[in-house]
Amino acid sequence: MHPNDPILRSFVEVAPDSHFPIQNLPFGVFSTDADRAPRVGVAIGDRILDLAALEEAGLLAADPSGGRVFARRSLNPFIALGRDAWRQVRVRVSELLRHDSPILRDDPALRARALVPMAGARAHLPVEVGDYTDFYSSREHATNVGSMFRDPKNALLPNWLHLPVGYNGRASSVVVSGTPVRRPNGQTKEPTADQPSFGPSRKLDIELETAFIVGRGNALGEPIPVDEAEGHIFGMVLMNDWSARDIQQWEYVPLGPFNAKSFATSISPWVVTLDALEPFRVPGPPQDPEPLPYLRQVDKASVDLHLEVALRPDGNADATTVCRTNFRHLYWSMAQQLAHHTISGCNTRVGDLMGSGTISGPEPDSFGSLLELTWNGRNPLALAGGGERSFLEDGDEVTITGWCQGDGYRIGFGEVTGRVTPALG
Ligand SMILES: O=C(O)/C=C/C(=O)CC(=O)CC(=O)O
Ligand SMILES: [Ca+2]
Ligand SMILES: [Mg+2]
Repeated sequence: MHPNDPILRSFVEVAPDSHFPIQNLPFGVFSTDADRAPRVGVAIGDRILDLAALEEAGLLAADPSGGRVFARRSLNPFIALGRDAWRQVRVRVSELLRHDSPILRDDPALRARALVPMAGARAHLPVEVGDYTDFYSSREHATNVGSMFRDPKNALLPNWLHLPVGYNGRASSVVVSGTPVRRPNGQTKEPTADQPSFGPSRKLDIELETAFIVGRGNALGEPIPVDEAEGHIFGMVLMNDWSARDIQQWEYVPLGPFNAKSFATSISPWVVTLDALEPFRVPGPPQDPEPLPYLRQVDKASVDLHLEVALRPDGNADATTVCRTNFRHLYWSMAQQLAHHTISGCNTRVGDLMGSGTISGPEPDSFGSLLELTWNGRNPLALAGGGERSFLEDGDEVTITGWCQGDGYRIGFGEVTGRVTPALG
């Protein structure tokens, strides 16, 4: 049976609104108090299936040459085995978790070892990120920021409809969900001030993004054709590209963001494979003007993926959902981003992280940053339990979640969360 078949069910109980039914099987890296060594697992309901334990028990062999790829601190060695191995492992894990498969179900000792409660586990960064690139592929986001930072009459710059604009970010500050985010200090200049000043950012913001993880790199000098690009993608995560708008606005000319976006980029711990997302593929928005031939994509370019952002101030019991949007609004696709990234001959490697760019939709409550939601602080958001926000305050916790809705089940990403801590004094 195909691992995406909606009729599959597991002997592990999975709530209907769980992000991790047997049809998903996302990969991540975790550890526990009982075993502090980070290792590879798959999320199933509210459990983690420990792939290192299965490998050790001789029930799972991903590497044909016998190497251990799951008792490792990142997914990179497993991903490097290639797409056939990813698919074989997904099929095997699906078989082992099925309600009618006795191997694991009827072995209490193995179950106790290999099925770990997610609530008691620690999530680690799932991949070793060699390079991190961030795109700028939402037309609504680019139009909103262009209007605020530059000229509302020419909000989209002349290149925008012809290529997926991007910049090379910092891989060193990519962190896993749950890592606290320290408010950055930096240089800013108010438009009315004569001189720049130094201090904590006063316009700390989020960026709702997804990112894809490169599963097969390309050699230097050998671009990836757009119609082969998805074969180079292992899977997707949620991403919060924390941004200091006041630092950004002063520093970004002409080379783009530098300190404003290099202090933290948070990603969700579970990597959802493109295979699991297959039933939710949809066409992207129409592209006019038609892109140059190297960017023309014929397949369904997008994913029907609901995305939400919630903000919870320190001490508040309730979070406020400040944004509801969908990945399918994104103008440039992942395949187009990767084809464009490599068209110069630039090489990519296993574990490289490629951010979508902030995902904004057409409605005012579907904008993917506070900059847009509050229109640069002019229209603060009302929060549940009182108070309002223009930009983030110390102690605020921001959580992004996302899922594809199937008939009676969800292929979800879990969440990426982070709490703001005060700047260094
Ligand atoms: O329009 C600008 O000057 C910059 C906008 C951004 O903040 C871009 C960015 O980080 C890419 C994105 O997330 O869309
Ligand atoms: Ca960004
Ligand atoms: Mg960042």
